[in-house]
Amino acid sequence: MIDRTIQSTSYTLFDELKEGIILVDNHGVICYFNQSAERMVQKQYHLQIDQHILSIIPNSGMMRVLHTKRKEEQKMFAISDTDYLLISRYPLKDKENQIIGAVAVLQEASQKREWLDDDNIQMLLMLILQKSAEAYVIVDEQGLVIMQNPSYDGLISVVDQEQHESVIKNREEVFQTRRDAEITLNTDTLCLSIKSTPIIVDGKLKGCLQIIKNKTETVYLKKELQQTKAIIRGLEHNYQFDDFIYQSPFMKFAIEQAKLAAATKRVIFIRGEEGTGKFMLANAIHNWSENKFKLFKRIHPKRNQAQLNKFLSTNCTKYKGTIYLENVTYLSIDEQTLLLEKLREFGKGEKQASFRLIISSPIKLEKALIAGVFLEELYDELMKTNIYLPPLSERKEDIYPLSKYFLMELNQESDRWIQEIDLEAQKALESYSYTSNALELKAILQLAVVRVQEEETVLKLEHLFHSGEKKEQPIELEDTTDDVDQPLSELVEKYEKVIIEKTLRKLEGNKTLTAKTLGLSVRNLYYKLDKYHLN
Ligand SMILES: Nc1ncnc2c1ncn2[C@@H]1O[C@H](COP(=O)(O)OP(=O)(O)OP(=O)(O)O)[C@@H](O)[C@H]1O
Repeated sequence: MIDRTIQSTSYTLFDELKEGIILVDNHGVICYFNQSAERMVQKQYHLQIDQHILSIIPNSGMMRVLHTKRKEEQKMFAISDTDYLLISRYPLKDKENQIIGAVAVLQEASQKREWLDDDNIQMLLMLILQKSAEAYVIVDEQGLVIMQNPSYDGLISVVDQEQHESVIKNREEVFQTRRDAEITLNTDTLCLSIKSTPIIVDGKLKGCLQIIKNKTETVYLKKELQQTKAIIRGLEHNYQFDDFIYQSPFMKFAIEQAKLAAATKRVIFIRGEEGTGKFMLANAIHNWSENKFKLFKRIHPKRNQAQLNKFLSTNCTKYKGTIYLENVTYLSIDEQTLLLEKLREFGKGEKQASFRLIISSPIKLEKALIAGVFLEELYDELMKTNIYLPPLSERKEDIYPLSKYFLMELNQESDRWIQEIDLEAQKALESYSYTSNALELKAILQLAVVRVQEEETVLKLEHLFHSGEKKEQPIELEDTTDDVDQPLSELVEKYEKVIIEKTLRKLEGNKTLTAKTLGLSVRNLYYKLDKYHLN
């Protein structure tokens, strides 16, 4: 039994406490509760002396404490969906260490800790400001700095004079307007978001709080996300017009033309050197059109001969979606004749068709015409709706943004952080003469990235074009004197295989540069790689 004398003295004291107190005997019967306890639980429970605690609070932990004889401190106890208490429960023992009851001490969860007085709150706030990763500065109404934290010192030291003035102006704007003012600053490596807020006390402007947030990572992650989405779209053949990176008016014109053409049902012919984005454009046209949920099929005359034959011999009405027929000059004259018939047949019923044909060529059709390997009527038919994708040499302003885009892509692939291309490297990339355009640019950057040290964030001239030095080294062939009894064609093929293999190895597997070094088109190289099983 709980000693009555202690009981009466303690109970009087308990009534003065802000904390709630509930006392149960060793059977769990309530023998005391103070007013604070009654008030704290009244929303949900009605405490009563001489009632068993579980009959009042079914999920009470008091019986557990009586049983385990162990104290439980600061346990959360929900008294409604939104309110909860912090409860500490203590077993009460007599001199022989026998359990005589248990006491629960209830605190409102939001109850202020006693040490949290005004002075300490100020100290706490200062501590938070000092330790915060966000940069803060507080200035008075004259613009004089009252306090700034170490993060602010750190961030402000990376901005140049002009940007520093913008930071000050941002505060001045607050003094003039008494409203929040926000700007974004981009340094070489950082993206900073700066926000100033007026401090108004009793209606008077007393100063300004300026917060600088380092958004570099967020901006980078956003870009990375966009990039990843674009890569996925690329993998899924799901390009959109927005995926094209360009600044040049030529490309702008080409994209506008493509959008217009996509809205019609005409056969579209895309002209442009290797790697200018013909496939990407064809795919974007498909995804822009009403056929976007239907199939997009790519046919290469050499690699997909069977599909080509099937397409040329089947009525267009049997197809749904888009067929992208590339390298049209690879078609024999007979195949061209069939294609021409198809185009004419298609022209008659095009309005009803849920099928679109897009044709492309990296080779100028005029050259094939002059060489007599291309039908003039087919040429005329194709040129009716044609879109020209200019090579990088005709749109040098696209090279830098494209390079940055490819760098981001390569960063992702190789877990790097190369954020910039220095001026010398930019100029070199712009003046380089590309044979496979974006494809080659990407390949050059791919090689360059490998040469950039892990901690470096800027791609420099020294990282580019090392292949030139290597190209001068003669490629050693194996001794083939034993092969003299083989036909010449086989020997030539053997040599060709060795040369391709060695060049490819020297250029670290870069197919575009290998093709350039050997004077082959990338397509042709791929064809030979297939042929010699070098993939
Ligand atoms: N303007 C651009 N913006 C972004 N990526 C581009 C752009 N142009 C080309 N690329 C990229 O360059 C690569 C080559 O493009 P694509 O395959 O469409 O060229 P192509 O003209 O069809 O080449 P080929 O004649 O060899 O078939 C692809 O990875 C493509 O995503």
